[in-house]
Amino acid sequence: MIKVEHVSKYFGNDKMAVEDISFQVEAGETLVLLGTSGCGKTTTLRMINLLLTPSSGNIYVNGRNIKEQSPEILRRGIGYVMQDNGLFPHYTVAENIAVVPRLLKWETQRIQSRTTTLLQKLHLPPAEYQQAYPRQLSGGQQQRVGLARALAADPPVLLMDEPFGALDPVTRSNVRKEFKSLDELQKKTIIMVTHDVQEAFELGDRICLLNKGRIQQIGTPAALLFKPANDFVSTFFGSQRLQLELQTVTLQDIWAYLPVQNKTSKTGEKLLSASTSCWEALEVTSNGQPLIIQHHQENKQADNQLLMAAFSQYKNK
Ligand SMILES: Nc1ncnc2c1ncn2[C@@H]1O[C@H](COP(=O)(O)OP(=O)(O)OP(=O)(O)O)[C@@H](O)[C@H]1O
Repeated sequence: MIKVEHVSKYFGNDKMAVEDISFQVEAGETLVLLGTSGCGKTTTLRMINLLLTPSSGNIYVNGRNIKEQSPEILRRGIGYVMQDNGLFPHYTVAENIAVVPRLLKWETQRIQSRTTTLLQKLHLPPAEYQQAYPRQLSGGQQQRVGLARALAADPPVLLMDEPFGALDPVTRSNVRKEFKSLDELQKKTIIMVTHDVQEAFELGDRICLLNKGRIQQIGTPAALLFKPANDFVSTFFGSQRLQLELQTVTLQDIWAYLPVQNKTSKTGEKLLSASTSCWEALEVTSNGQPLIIQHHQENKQADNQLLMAAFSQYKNK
């Protein structure tokens, strides 16, 4: 769906922002560009919708080299969500959402109906919000409108630049969960920029970790944790590593190391599916509550200690 081939970007003659990066994002996949400030994430993202022109290399969207398309036409198929939401302050919420559909000359009724649908899905009751101006909304609400605007014409591709960056940690975590469960996003091909490791692990099917304009590793969250490509990757997660590992490894992964339980759950025991992460399971057992896990008609039992012991065995296998 998106193919980036040996792309470099220099500002002026010698300011290297991105050097020889290549990656591919499949249809329906979410790739997160992760890295510390200045590593080239935003530059990479902005080259894909031609807000910046690569100094060398090629980018293909849906099989077509973007060089061969006009930026305006290209961008109609690519939604773009900015960190500061980029809403027009003198447009109402409804007018902001209608920007691309108007460019596409949709009929008024179709625009209205699409706006209403999106506002409902994003938990902004249309009667209350469609005539409001951005300044009358909270940061989280503005960010939702920014997303609604990017989704309005149902583009197959979505580029998101630190979409939750301006929000406080609690709002950030809530809006992130909402984004994750939004049906409109399920089939989109998404490239998202963040410097927040938690966010990258929560939302990315794969993560592309950058440093100083170069790709260090691209892979699933589990691959970056358990099969780091180099020292930079293995030290990048620092003190967050254990939590990330527990969030990434599921009860199914540690199944072989848990004791069998030949009974169904009884009162006081929580029943979890094997796709639950070890982290979520520990949240249950940390208050002393044992749990039963179900997988392929087999039950296993676990408490805090059993979970951690099985996790250690899995890691050392
Ligand atoms: N217009 C520009 N002119 C000159 N240098 C630039 C320009 N835009 C970005 N750079 C430089 O290119 C490098 C990569 O910047 P970029 O914004 O892509 O990084 P980033 O990883 O997105 O950082 P942040 O997380 O802080 O947004 C940085 O060193 C930056 O200073």
